[in-house]
Amino acid sequence: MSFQNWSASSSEISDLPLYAVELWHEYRVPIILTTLCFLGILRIYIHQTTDGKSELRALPKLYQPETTPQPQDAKTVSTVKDKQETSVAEKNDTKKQTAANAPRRIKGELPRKAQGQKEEEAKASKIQVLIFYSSITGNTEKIAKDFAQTLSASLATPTGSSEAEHAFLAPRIVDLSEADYDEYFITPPKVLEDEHGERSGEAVDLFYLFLLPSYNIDTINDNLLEHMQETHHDFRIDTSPLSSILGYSVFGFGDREGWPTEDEGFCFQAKEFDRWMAKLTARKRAYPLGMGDWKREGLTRLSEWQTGLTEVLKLVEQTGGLGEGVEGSGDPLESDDEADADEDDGEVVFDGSTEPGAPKQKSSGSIEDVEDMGRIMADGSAATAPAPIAIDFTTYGKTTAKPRKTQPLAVAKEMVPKNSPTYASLTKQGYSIVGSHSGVKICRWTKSALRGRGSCYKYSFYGINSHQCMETTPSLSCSNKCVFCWRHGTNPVGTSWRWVVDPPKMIFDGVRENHYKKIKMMRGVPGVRAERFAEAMRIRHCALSLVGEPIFYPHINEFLGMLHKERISSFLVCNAQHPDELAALQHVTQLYVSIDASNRESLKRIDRPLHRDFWERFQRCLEILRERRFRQRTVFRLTLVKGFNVEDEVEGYADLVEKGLPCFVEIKGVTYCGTSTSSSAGLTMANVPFYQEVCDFVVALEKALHKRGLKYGIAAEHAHSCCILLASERFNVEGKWHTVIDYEKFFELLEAKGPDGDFTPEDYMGPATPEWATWGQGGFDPRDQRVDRKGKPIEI
Ligand SMILES: Cc1cc2nc3c(=O)[nH]c(=O)nc-3n(C[C@H](O)[C@H](O)[C@H](O)COP(=O)(O)O)c2cc1C
Ligand code: SF4
Repeated sequence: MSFQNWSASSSEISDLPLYAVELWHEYRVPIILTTLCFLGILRIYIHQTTDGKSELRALPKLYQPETTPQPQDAKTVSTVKDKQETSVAEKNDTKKQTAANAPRRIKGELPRKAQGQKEEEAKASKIQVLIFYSSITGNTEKIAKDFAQTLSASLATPTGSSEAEHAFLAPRIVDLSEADYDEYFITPPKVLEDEHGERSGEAVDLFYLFLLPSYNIDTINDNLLEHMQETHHDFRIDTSPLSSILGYSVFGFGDREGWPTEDEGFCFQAKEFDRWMAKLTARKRAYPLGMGDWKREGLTRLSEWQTGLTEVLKLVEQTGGLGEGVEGSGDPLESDDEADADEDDGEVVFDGSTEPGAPKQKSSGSIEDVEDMGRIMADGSAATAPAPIAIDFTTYGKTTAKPRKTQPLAVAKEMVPKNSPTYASLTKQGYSIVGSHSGVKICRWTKSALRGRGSCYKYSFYGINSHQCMETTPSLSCSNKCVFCWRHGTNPVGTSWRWVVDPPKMIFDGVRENHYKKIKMMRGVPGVRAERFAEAMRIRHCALSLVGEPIFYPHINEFLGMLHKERISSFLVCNAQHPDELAALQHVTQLYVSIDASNRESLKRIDRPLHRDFWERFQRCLEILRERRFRQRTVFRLTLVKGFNVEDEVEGYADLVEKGLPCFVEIKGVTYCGTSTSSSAGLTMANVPFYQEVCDFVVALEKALHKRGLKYGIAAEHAHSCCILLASERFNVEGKWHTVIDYEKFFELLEAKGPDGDFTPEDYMGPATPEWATWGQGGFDPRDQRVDRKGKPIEI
């Protein structure tokens, strides 16, 4: 190009902007419209296949969200990535990754899957139960083979859920001496294999069972335990590589001849296995650890374990998960978690955190036994325990005008409506509210007995298995506001029934269902004994003494009839304020009245009754009890509160015993609840008597009774709960106390003679009180192990 040419074209170029402007003015409308159309088409193309959340089909790099893991998650993510095998695995791993990034939240429940997801997965996978065993002398190998067959048969029974039917593959047994540990305990197979190890590619969920003898010599068990430990601690591997399995359970075999107790090594390796599996599976204990002596009851225990386990497996089949569990479920080690805010048989236990919503204070757990109190007082923890705030109850009006019995109420209200603060508070404290006025709760002794840590005094005195006992009330309302009742801040009160009345059948079915539900929630808790768990699924006793006044409920007799029909014994505690209802009460297995003071002033100060004629009502109840003493097993229950109803009252109590002539007198030291209401009533730890003080009182009372010519003696004691039993000599046969009840005889008599039938307490008197429960022996169940508040064994 020449310079000339260049200049010419240069002048043309200098005119270009002008030309372009002219062009723009002339064609701007079609240009803008065309550009907008183009951009619109481009946008539709980009988004046509995305829902806004998933990856864009076009320009992925530009719009893809950041997925690079944070440095602290690198290990988790790489571990997870290594293990990706199938699309199912990828889905799980993404979940894990999200969980790892999120703050850790510890909940009192077993992890559960969302409902839709459960059903989805239950349909998607087959369930393969693997039965691992080890065997040196051959017993367990044989047992495992038989066990696999019977389990297979019981799992084949349809559950009724058509979608999940036949989800179980035939259980497979795995000899631990031949198993590849890495395969089963680091990267469990996620696809189906045949006997030759060939993989079909079909997705499978695993459930691990272990039949494990213990050996105190070096065996394959030790190798596997070591492998489990190493796996858990290996920083390259997820600490819980078995968390993808559905659940696990262990059954141990041992020999009591050589290793009589667990402390001496009975089934010690099964216990260790159970612990390591809890860690490797991230708390997936599906059923309590079972144990059995192969020479004695081993096979019976195994069969019970299998029955309970089958139920859990069917639950897993239907829901894809292990269901709800109480706090501590699945934990590797036992803790003292039953020492939470729990009452003992409707009575008071130290509790510093009953305030709704208050975080649980470690230092203010309940006192499991009275001996603890001295230490707590000494270390001053009582003084620092936060006092709960009484709840404002809205279930009854503020008016003090009492509706007359005959006066019809316009509209009866519910005693505890679902939307009331009362309901919220009671359910938070662990009560299940049934209907609108009944409650049920697992008492701490039931939990304790399930874990072999001791039963309540009623086992020692009357032969009641705490783990088979249901504590309930058909009336959460009461007509007293006792200073030591730890619930009176949270319970409706009233002098007469003015609420909606629920039918007895509805209450009975509801409390039973909720009781079993709560027991089932204990099955993953470490230390729960498989045989007691199995027994607990049959309620044999009912303590009508939770809170409130059971005889307040207008259909109490029908309710009792339902209990008895199911051969559930009834221990009913009433507050001696409802003589008419007491007079109309039919047979119960044992009938209590609370005797909280020996005179009018003291009773008023302690029980703070709502009835103005409380003393007359009290006296009338004693008369009724006296009349009934040859038809009902009558009991006076004294709760000693130092500074309130102990000092100088021995003679007064002896007078009351003379008046009512009960079959038994139970004397119990109060335990302190630490509520603001009890504090305002002047109650402190100083009002809690030591066991020795209770003993001194009982000795003095016995003497005072003898002075009056009354034939009573100290029959039994349960030092653990600060309780002593005085019994009428009617229950002393040839120098031996017979305080235990023959429950079967009671039901036979009831069936033969009816609820108003003429039979006496002696007619269902049981065998002699066990030696260990008699006065001077302490009364702790020798089958169990006493523990301190931290769950450490205590030598007795
Ligand atoms: C060498 C040996 C050591 C044992 N050590 C214990 C033990 O420490 N604790 C226990 O409860 N049982 C112990 N036992 C009993 C076994 O656990 C029990 O006999 C079991 O049924 C054996 O099962 P197997 O025949 O499948 O090997 C031991 C047995 C043997 C032979
Ligand atoms: S009688 Fe039953 S409810 Fe009462 S403390 Fe004992 S086990 Fe618990």
